[in-house]
Amino acid sequence: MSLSDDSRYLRGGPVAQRIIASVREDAAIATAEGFPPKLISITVGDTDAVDVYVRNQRAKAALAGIGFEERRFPADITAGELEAAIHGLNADPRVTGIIIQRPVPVHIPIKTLQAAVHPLKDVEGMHPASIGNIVYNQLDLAPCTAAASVELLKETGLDLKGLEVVIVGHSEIVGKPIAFLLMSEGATVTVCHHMTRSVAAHARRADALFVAVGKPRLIKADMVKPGAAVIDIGINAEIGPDGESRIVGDVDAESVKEVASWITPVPGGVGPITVAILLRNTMVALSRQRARYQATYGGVDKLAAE
Ligand SMILES: NC(=O)C1=CN([C@@H]2O[C@H](COP(=O)(O)OP(=O)(O)OC[C@H]3O[C@@H](n4cnc5c(N)ncnc54)[C@H](OP(=O)(O)O)[C@@H]3O)[C@@H](O)[C@H]2O)C=CC1
Ligand SMILES: Nc1nc(=O)c2c([nH]1)NC[C@@H]1CN(c3ccc(C(=O)N[C@@H](CCC(=O)O)C(=O)O)cc3)C=[N+]21
Repeated sequence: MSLSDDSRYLRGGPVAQRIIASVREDAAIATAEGFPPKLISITVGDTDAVDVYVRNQRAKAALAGIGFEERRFPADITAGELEAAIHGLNADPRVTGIIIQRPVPVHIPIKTLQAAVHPLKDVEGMHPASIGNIVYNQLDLAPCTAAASVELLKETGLDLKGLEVVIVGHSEIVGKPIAFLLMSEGATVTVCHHMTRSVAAHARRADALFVAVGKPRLIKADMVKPGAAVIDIGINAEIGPDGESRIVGDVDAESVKEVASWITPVPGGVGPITVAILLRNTMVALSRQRARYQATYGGVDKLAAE
């Protein structure tokens, strides 16, 4: 079966387009009302997966009518200098959203940076004060990749209640938030990581398998239950047989697609939806800022008019 007509591929493009079309309408209205959205991306050092992400953020933000700027910092910058830069962006009323690209160099504690972003401008929900929302089933601004992965699983039409889900990878930005989002939907969730005794034994039980590790072809056909849905989140750059650089996921798609009922392609699966949800989150953050502005200054306008 050819890749293009195989219905087992869960494609992210159409879902992303739907989300971006709606964001575009919201952004146009907000801009006309005097609140133009503007997202700032902070990159420290150089990582392939970040480059791909930022390139697509820039392109899709332009499409959606959201202002976008990348601030790149060298890998040897200090945590203090970065915090100062973030405080500057917090104080700038033209900036409505801030995303800190991960990973950052090891000498910089990521949690300190995440905590430096004003919670109202935190478009990934990663501030320590925001991340807890998903524990309380408040899901309107969740980490983008986690939300994107769950969105793609829903495209299968599977009933998430009681579904046996296994997640491989437990990072703060992907694996852990996916677990919370799926628990909110009633799924039964197992989370594997590098200390798990047998990832294969767990993975083989899964009706839905999420993989976010960063290792090409980690998941092979014999680790997948026949009929399962496989959501491949990995973004790895490697040199293909033609000598050109290409992007591959964490799943050996060639073999796994013979066993699974659904599989997400890489590229073209979770990635495009992640970008779309980042833009949607940017609008959610903006509307929270507007609500705060109204609550603080709305009465002043009213008084002045009286
Ligand atoms: N498509 C998208 O939108 C996105 C894609 N990504 C991609 O997803 C991948 C993961 O990203 P991220 O979560 O940030 O990465 P991290 O490196 O932060 O986390 C990787 C996770 O994999 C676990 N792990 C490592 N080796 C194994 C193994 N052999 N078996 C089981 N678990 C293992 C680690 O466990 P431990 O901590 O215990 O070592 C860790 O929890 C990357 O390829 C990244 O580029 C990331 C974000 C968005
Ligand atoms: N704070 C933070 N949040 C993240 O969510 C985050 C991060 N840091 N660091 C890097 C990883 C990686 N990541 C990607 C998202 C979309 C694509 C994407 O658009 N992928 C297209 C690629 C298409 C192309 O090749 O241009 C696709 O898969 O089809 C790629 C990678 C988010 N990450």
